[in-house]
Amino acid sequence: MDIKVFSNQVEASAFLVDQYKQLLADGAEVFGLATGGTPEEFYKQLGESDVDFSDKVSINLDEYYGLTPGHPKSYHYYMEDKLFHNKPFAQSFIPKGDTDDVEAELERYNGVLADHPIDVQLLGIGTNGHIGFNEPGSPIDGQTQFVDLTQATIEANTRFFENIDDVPTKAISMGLGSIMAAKKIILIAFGDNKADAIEKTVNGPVTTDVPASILQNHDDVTLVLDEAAAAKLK
Ligand SMILES: O=P(O)(O)OC[C@H]1O[C@](O)(CO)[C@@H](O)[C@@H]1O
Repeated sequence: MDIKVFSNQVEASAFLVDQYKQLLADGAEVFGLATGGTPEEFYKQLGESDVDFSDKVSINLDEYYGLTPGHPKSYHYYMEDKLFHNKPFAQSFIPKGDTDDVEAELERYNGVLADHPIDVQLLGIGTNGHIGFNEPGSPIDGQTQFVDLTQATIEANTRFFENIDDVPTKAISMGLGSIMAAKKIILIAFGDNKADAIEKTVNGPVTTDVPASILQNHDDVTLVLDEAAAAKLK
């Protein structure tokens, strides 16, 4: 793994903008995108930059089950609000959280991934090491999944909702196998609450108990960290 450590997320995000400019110059067409608090500064800086995704494809990792695309806490809404409104893609795919046929939606999303192999997948990481919404114990070769969120994830994401009872308990997420199929993976982590997960991701055994540790088996992974998230790395 290539590990880049920056003093803060503003500098880390500026580095990411440069990386994405280079990826575009190198011909990347399909961009796997993430949500959550971590990429917000990066999306803000992308929005202020001159990058142009208007003939590219984006594919998001996951969506809460039960939320409509217009729900202000849905990841559809997040992407529109944080990035797409000023950096549109030619086509953008996000799982449909309000589907009434989950099996058909999983199949549809696997079809999207088969039709558009991801050139670069952006990831955040949960405090428990989850990537996408692949919680500990997720199948290592999994494709798009209907998942139960762990209590740790529900609690971590309560900050985005009015109260814990409003946090969805299920989600539709690309699987670990789908993520590992990306040609290149960039994982970002900021803050001391991510330091344990990052240490286990880099130095721990490859185990589905820490889903991000599977990235050790991918040959093109860059971790973009602030000093707090990198604090437990030796
Ligand atoms: O960036 P945050 O809000 O700490 O969340 C960590 C990860 O967990 C998720 O909320 C679940 O996929 C992601 O959106 C994010 O990458």
